[in-house]
Amino acid sequence: MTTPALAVHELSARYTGAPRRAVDSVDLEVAPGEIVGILGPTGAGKSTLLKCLSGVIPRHDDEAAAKGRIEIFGVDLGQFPSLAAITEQVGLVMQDPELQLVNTTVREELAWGMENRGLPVPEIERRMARAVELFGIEALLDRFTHALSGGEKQRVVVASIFCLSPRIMLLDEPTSELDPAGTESVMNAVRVLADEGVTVIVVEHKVEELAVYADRLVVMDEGVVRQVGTPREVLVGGHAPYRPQVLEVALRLREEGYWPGELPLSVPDAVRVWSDERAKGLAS
Ligand SMILES: Nc1ncnc2c1ncn2[C@@H]1O[C@H](COP(=O)(O)OP(=O)(O)OP(=O)(O)O)[C@@H](O)[C@H]1O
Repeated sequence: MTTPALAVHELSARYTGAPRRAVDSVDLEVAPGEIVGILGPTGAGKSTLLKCLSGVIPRHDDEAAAKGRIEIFGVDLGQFPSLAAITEQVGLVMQDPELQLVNTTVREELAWGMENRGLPVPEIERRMARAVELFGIEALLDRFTHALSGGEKQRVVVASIFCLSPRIMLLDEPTSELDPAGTESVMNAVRVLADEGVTVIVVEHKVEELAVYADRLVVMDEGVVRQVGTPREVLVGGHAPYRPQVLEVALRLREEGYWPGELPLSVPDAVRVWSDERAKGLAS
């Protein structure tokens, strides 16, 4: 059996003085190259879970304590000698891009992490060129990071983490400030990365995007994992409260083979293609 990219067992985390656990007895396994979407209301514990998985909690956050087991490709997180060693495997894109932009220009920002790792210049340039293409940020390269829009900042942060080539990427609402085209571009990039073997865990409120891109969804509430399954199992089955008509269309297209062959495929595109096909009598 393949070693999971990530194996979580009985993981709990509680902030100092909090009345309840922010993450409560979570069990989860994620395969290499899988895209797992995490859904759930505000305060469900999604960000805290990502912080635990990236090693920020418990080892580097005095306000929180976590217990349980986290394995990265079979290695217990506690065995990593430092947070830096964890970041070689796991890249975290936090909810607020401001927290992760530390350089003056976008070009410097992309190069910074790689320079700190001592990568040779040709390799830095190769990875930077790939990131620029994948995330469509060519026009931003010489811009000042402080003058970027919220959505541009988000793209630059995701691209800069991508440059570090982590085997697992944890993305906390990476498209919250992006318009539909920007969202599409980031999610397409995520799919490309997953196809190349990168494991992606993405917290996202844009459920219809997750329906198309994620292999599995995890629904959290009050720190607890309430449901894990394919997008169809989670979103369309049972009593899921998540806009079922649009999701039906997106999921159906994916199942009928329009995905993943035809990039890019947004949900509006999905609805259009499906109606066109329907009009031609090709879909019932
Ligand atoms: N630094 C902190 N100190 C104390 N409590 C915190 C801290 N960060 C989060 N919490 C609490 O932990 C719980 C889980 O928060 P978390 O940010 O993980 O939720 P979330 O699902 O990511 O929410 P959102 O969708 O709003 O980002 C919430 O009750 C929150 O108030």
